[in-house]
Amino acid sequence: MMGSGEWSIEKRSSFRSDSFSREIDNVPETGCLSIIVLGASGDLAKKKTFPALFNLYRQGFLPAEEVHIFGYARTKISDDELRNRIRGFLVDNKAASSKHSDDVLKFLELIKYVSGSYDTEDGFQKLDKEISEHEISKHSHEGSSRRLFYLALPPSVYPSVCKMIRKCCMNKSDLGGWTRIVVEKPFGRDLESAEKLSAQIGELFDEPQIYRIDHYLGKELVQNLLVLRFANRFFLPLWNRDNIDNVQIVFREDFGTDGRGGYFDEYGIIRDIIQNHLLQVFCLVAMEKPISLKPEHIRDEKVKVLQSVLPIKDEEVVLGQYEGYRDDSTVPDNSNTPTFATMVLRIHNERWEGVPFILKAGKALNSRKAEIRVQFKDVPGDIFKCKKQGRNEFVIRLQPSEAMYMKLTVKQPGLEMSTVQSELDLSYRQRYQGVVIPEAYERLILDTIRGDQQHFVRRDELKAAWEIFTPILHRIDDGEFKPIPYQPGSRGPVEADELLGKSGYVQTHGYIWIPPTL
Ligand SMILES: NC(=O)C1=CN([C@@H]2O[C@H](COP(=O)(O)OP(=O)(O)OC[C@H]3O[C@@H](n4cnc5c(N)ncnc54)[C@H](OP(=O)(O)O)[C@@H]3O)[C@@H](O)[C@H]2O)C=CC1
Ligand SMILES: O=C1O[C@H](COP(=O)(O)O)[C@@H](O)[C@H](O)[C@H]1O
Repeated sequence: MMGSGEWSIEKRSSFRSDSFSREIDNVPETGCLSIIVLGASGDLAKKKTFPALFNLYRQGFLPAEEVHIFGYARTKISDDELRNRIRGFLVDNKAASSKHSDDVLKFLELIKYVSGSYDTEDGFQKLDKEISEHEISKHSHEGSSRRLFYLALPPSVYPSVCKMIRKCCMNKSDLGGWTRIVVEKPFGRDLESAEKLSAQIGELFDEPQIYRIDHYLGKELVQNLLVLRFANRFFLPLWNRDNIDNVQIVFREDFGTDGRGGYFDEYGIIRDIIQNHLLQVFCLVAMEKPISLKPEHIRDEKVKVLQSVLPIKDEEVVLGQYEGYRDDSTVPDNSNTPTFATMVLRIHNERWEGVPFILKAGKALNSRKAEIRVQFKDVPGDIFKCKKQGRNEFVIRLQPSEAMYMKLTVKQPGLEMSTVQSELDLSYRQRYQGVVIPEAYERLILDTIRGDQQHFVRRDELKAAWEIFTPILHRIDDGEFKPIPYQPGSRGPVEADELLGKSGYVQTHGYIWIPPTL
């Protein structure tokens, strides 16, 4: 670091190696591609799915000669009405340029809307007809076209929608083309319902056709976890119970349920964030090294670590509900749904026995961030008496301002021999200036087109995930476990910080990492 907060950035060539790029067996396909967004009138479609498709289009991944996009939902609107609904979400930092608005117009022209129900054939037959007409117009040979169905819908309609796709909209024969479906989380409400849903969908589609999306797996720093852990000698010998005292995986939002109270109240923070997003991050932090980067090898390791998680203990759970949550008219006055949870997962294996993994997620807190915090044990026989300043911590900031930094003890610069906490800092905005980090959905949708399931959740992985949380979820649903009220804009219930302390986390006093500015 240079004086007055300036950072010196070494300009080095990229170290990206082609051999890392894709270790999958799929050969890239070309030919007519239809992307069908079901639930096109909804929140996710407008905020995430269409903007991600637009970004892929803008970067040349969805060439207009090959691609057509269909929106499908019950709402009766025209093509133009759908286009107008999503137009405002297709802006980014390049919005000012006329090239960008030109791209927006051309992209919107690719979109067609079909209205129909989710459980009767006529709407899906109409959809199939539209897709087929598009395929014919692109001179696609029957069977060689690709059809990607993105279910931006509540899981309750997945079975009927999948049945209709299977019955009316499949790629006609297998001549190099495919039909794939993308399903959103939460996939089920508990072990039983998720297994039922998996069985229903499994009867209609083979596992390689099903992409269970968890958008945290598309975040840059989540994708970096395997590289970090297994491509760096630094970490290999330290990543275990001998050196690591505790691990925190934290998600905080500084806003409440914001108009999604009806949806949220049915699920709660554990089903909304912890059982999927945080647990996926947990897998990547805790799993053993896969034998290769093939999706099945990675997912095998994730399943193993999930199956090694011990039952969650009551005394290692703190639930909260922010004050004012029930003011939402769509939330029942007596709702027992947690908007905050801290819970400790313990892994029964050789690497992690005794190390608490503290998963914390909350809405309406004092900040918005997601991070992984790996705290190391104290140095034995400390001759500098610096324990009180803090322990070594390795922090991976997933968002905002992607970064990883290592908190460590150094000599305080100057004549005295005293110690101080400092950091080794890799802040992406400084180190990778000018590099645009893709949105998670953008990356994952591209994977579905390429047939790469590495960053998607496999059926047995999902089952293992629900096995961990179902007992506690049932007790919350039955009102046996009550959330503690907390002030919006706070850190959540104080009991959660107490649990953190009991689990072994030692706060560094008088030190806070300030992201460097350019
Ligand atoms: N919104 C978000 O930020 C995120 C959402 N998700 C997941 O994505 C999926 C879609 O979410 P989101 O877009 O917010 O959901 P919405 O509530 O906006 O629903 C999407 C569309 O589905 C149709 N729909 C809504 N409720 C029902 C119902 N009970 N029965 C049949 N159709 C219904 C509506 O279309 P119409 O009436 O026109 O048919 C609606 O426009 C969900 O599984 C959600 O958990 C995941 C991550 C983030
Ligand atoms: O899946 C969900 O994620 C968002 C948070 O996503 P992020 O990428 O902004 O961290 C959360 O707000 C929402 O409740 C949940 O359904």
